[in-house]
Amino acid sequence: MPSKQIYLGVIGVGGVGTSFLQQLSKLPSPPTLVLLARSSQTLLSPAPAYSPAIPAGDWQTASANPSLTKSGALSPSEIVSYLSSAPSGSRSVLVDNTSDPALASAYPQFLKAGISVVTPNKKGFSSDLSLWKDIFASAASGGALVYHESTVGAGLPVLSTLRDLVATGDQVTRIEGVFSGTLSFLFNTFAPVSASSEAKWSDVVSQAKDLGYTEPDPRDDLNGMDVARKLTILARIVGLQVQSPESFPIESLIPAELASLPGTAAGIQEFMTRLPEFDGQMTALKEQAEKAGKVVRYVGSIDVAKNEVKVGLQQFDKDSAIAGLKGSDNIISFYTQRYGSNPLIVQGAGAGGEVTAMGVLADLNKVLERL
Ligand SMILES: NC(=O)C1=CN([C@@H]2O[C@H](COP(=O)(O)OP(=O)(O)OC[C@H]3O[C@@H](n4cnc5c(N)ncnc54)[C@H](OP(=O)(O)O)[C@@H]3O)[C@@H](O)[C@H]2O)C=CC1
Ligand SMILES: N[C@@H](CC=O)C(=O)O
Ligand code: NA
Repeated sequence: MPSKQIYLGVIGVGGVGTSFLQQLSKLPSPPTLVLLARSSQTLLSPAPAYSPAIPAGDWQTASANPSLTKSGALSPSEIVSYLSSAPSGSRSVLVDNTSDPALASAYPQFLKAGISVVTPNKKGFSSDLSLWKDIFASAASGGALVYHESTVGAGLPVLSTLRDLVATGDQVTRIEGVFSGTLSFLFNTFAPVSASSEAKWSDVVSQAKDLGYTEPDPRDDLNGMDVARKLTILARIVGLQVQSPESFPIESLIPAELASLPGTAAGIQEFMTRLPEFDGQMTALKEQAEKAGKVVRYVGSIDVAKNEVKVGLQQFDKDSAIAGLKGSDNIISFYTQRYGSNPLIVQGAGAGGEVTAMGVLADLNKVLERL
């Protein structure tokens, strides 16, 4: 653990953020939590002393503490300014547990100011290639660290594995598998291999949302964009210059009639209310696969030599590893020169607050060790 004083700002107290705060509070020597924010409220340890620290267990206990400064939402620049004014000799870390693109596009500001960033938010790493480059260049120039393991496969060691393969000089030729916890759960429940299921597609979507597997807007899972973002991140780590997740075709499972609903809370609500009208479309896809003795699953792949990324539905034999996945499991196969025809495989839960927070906290521990 570090000898330097480390100050921590945490943004987001939803499914992942809540589990993260609980896990953080159980660390033997946690960093000092000085900023905790949700969409419209911020708690701060009064500067310049940065004391008292915010109790880490949960938002309710923290927000009831009368010694903390309370305000509305702060802009990213205000958060940078607060965290970078920490006493000299100390370091600061931002943990972003939101899916906010505006906060993600401010990571370069944080990193240039020497504030390390740890996050499960995919937006910074899977939007324009220029932001990806800016993030890593800013980390280098600010002497800060950036870790984002939970952006792919939640807490599963996917990015660390891929970075190790690349850093040790292996040639990654292909990456393929199931990259969405939500879509894995949906198809494993709606079209299981072992028994027939009467479950309605829309009911299983509601279940996935209630279990905390979906993105804050579940349409980001159903439209394939979440998988496309993950593949964009993996492709960039192997060195492909993917400009954005829109650079390749993405198969959407959103009924055309619901495609133009607004991206607001009311839009999400209307989408969930009207989805049952379209259950027949997904039942038809399932029955088509059944007639061929197969099951349908949502998969992705990267062919490195061909510079080709694919995201969409595919039919699988019932005895295949992908067809037999359970729950929200992801399975990610890395084909490389060293591993030959038997890929290195990472498999396990790919969504959910606890497993995602574990990936975030493990990243934070790495930052604490390395700062
Ligand atoms: N859920 C999962 O299984 C996984 C999630 N992730 C990623 O983790 C992140 C969080 O997901 P999850 O916890 O499920 O999402 P939730 O919707 O449950 O929580 C989001 C949190 O972020 C807060 N928030 C949103 N925008 C802002 C903002 N601009 N400023 C401050 N706070 C903000 C919300 O505030 P408020 O409480 O006020 O609404 C809420 O507390 C996402 O990026 C997601 O992609 C990654 C892997 C797996
Ligand atoms: N919504 C995502 C969460 C993890 O990234 C998924 O279902 O995989
Ligand atoms: Na991961």
